[in-house]
Amino acid sequence: MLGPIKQYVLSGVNRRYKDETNRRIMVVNLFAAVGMSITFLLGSRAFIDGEYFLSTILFSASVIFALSQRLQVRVATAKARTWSITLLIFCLMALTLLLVITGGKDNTGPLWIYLVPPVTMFFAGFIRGLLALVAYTIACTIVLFGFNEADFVANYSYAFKTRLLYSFATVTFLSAFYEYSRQKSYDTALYLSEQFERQAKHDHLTQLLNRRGAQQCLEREYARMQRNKRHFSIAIADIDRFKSINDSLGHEQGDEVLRQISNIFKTRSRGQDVLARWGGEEFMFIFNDTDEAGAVKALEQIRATLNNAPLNINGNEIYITSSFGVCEVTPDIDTSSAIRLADKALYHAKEHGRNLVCAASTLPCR
Ligand SMILES: Nc1nc2c(ncn2[C@@H]2O[C@H](COP(=O)(O)OP(=O)(O)OP(=O)(O)O)[C@@H](O)[C@H]2O)c(=O)[nH]1
Repeated sequence: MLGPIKQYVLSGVNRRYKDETNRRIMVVNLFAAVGMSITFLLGSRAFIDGEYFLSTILFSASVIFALSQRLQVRVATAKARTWSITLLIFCLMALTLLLVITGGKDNTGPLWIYLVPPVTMFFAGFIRGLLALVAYTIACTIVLFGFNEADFVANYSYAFKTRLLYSFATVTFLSAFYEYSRQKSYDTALYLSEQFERQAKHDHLTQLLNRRGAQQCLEREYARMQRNKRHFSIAIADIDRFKSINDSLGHEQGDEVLRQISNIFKTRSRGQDVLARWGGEEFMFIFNDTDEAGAVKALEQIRATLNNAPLNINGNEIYITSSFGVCEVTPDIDTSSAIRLADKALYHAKEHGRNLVCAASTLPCR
């Protein structure tokens, strides 16, 4: 029993949409179902009582509620969802306005107008909801006070009409305030989660991607390589004799060295290449669409730039070098093997004097 209900409520929901959009889709489904059932039941009753005009209106509303729900499910686009919501709000407003005009059963029709502010605010959002509600309030005021003598408008006392509008304005204000706070809290939560997401993937010292961020990039690149068969290369850079820099200048200046080196690496890399802080004084380069020879060429330029550009640490010029190990990722060499081989090549570069770029394919034994 619960299965089909759940299926109905979730129809149109998509994991790719934002949470807010999915919540709206579910509420539209629920609201359309409730609106459709109530108007259908009331329409049937009006029909049995011989009130054919009222029953026609109620049946039409029932059909519009059903159509708006189908629209958002069948045509799964943002435009269709906006149309679906507009149709629902318009139908609700028209129906309740008609109840104010006719008075409904024993002049109780106006009671339904209190449904309008919360529903409109939730579906249309703060600004559009407020505009729609102002237009609706004006329409209600005209209906209540503009046709005092007209036969087609139900007869309400002056006190009832003014209190109806005052209380409606109060509910509108509260609904608007609630929607405004809800939207603000949602925006704040979204901002915070984006910040957390960013922090989880970035290194706070250099602002580069951290190991986790780099690993996600590697997975993406590997999947892309399997799709389009274009290889990419991974390089690991390790600052030479960094321990002695820390020992002589202190840890804080050591951090500044890392920051300046990361800037040099970044500015010397192509826009599409990825640079990450792989660990303490180790950096990773991901050269997409690049074979090992291409990566070696790019790294030679980066190495030479660092070698020739003095860093300015606390007013002193110091020269720092780095060693690099590089390996191409191919269908035969997956990412973790490539990282292991790039590490081996880096070790080889360190052993052979440092300030070198060493390719994994040139290692004596891999
Ligand atoms: N200031 C600073 N130092 C770090 C950071 N992460 C790692 N280190 C230091 O980097 C140094 C790395 O030293 P080693 O691994 O011995 O290597 P090295 O001195 O660079 O020598 P080679 O790699 O052989 O050229 C260690 O002293 C670490 O404490 C960091 O975030 N900031």
